[in-house]
Amino acid sequence: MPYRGYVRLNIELLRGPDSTQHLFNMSVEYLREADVQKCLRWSALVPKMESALSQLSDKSVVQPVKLVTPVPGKNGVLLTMPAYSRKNNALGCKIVTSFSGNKTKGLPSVIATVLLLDGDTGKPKAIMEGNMITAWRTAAASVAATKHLHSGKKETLCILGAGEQAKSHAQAMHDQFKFSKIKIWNRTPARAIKLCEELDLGSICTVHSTAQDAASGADVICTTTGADQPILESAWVKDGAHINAVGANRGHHSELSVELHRRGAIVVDSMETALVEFADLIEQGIPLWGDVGSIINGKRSKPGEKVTMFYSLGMAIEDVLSAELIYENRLAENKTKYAYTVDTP
Ligand SMILES: NC(=O)C1=CN([C@@H]2O[C@H](COP(=O)(O)OP(=O)(O)OC[C@H]3O[C@@H](n4cnc5c(N)ncnc54)[C@H](O)[C@@H]3O)[C@@H](O)[C@H]2O)C=CC1
Ligand SMILES: O=C(O)C1=NCCCC1
Repeated sequence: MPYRGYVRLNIELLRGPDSTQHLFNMSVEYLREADVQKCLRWSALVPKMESALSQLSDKSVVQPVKLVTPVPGKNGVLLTMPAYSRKNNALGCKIVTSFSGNKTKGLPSVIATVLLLDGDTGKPKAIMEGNMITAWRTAAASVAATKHLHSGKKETLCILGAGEQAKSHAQAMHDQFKFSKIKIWNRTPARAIKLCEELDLGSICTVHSTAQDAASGADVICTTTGADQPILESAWVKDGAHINAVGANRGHHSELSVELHRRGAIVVDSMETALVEFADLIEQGIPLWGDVGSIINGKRSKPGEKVTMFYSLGMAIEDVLSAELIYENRLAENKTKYAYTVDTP
């Protein structure tokens, strides 16, 4: 009878001196961005994000509002984002920094690390470089929101910004909805041109010199900038359009004009987080419609307003469920790769 087995590769990171090794009897897999990316597929990630948003809405997730540690004088912020899903028994924490001056140093402005833990014991399972996770899970959540909030045409997509989120949003939206036009605007046009080239979608993708030009006529608009002042005005947005507002300048969500906020339905990923992060909007009397998870899980119908806005505040549970998916895919991949057959007499 052939015997089939598999070998799991581990990098032992937490190894103590020999005498105390039993105290550190843990092996943790360290995944670099390239390993992470290999395990990511939009078709698998979008349903995971639908599940994350639905679990947030029905409160089956334990997720404290993210802890924000400003780094004074450096234009930076450190966010600590833990979460636990009862449904998936998935536990973890993302540590992410956002330093707006990093681009001049050749570094990404957002740098993330995700720690995935065993839901039964708290033992670390994997440490993952988290920039791909952040880019992909945010875009997948926007796809999920677009699917549930926008039943209209999905022909013209507008992307404001040309950084990491702009790229993942253009890729995810095109992969899932097959837009026939993608209009990009960025403060620095050269970066928009570069993004267009990287997307490699031929004449579908066009670069625009003003945000107004890029946004006008668009069915879906994704704002993905570090802007701390509005970059999208109500008059540029047609009736029936859907907006995914992703940019967060040091926790302050300010890419959309006040008039736009007043015109449409504001739908969020988490009401608990929104009540903290949107205190200023609420003070101005701008109402929040509720969370997208309540539509995904069938408890509410989508808002009737002509313009819908999904505010992506960034959820730790999205990171944890993505990391769990990557970990499972990785195990399955290793199982196949290292499966061997031993002939027994
Ligand atoms: N909602 C969420 O879950 C997440 C939100 N973010 C936020 O999304 C935004 C983009 O993140 P990344 O793509 O990783 O950053 P990035 O640094 O790669 O790209 C930033 C983009 O914003 C543009 N930009 C910066 N300042 C601007 C201004 N004042 N006016 C107009 N455009 C400006 C830049 O030209 C660039 O295109 C950031 O605000 C970040 O904090 C990032 C990760 C997750
Ligand atoms: O959820 C995240 O991850 C982030 N949210 C806002 C700022 C950068 C990272």
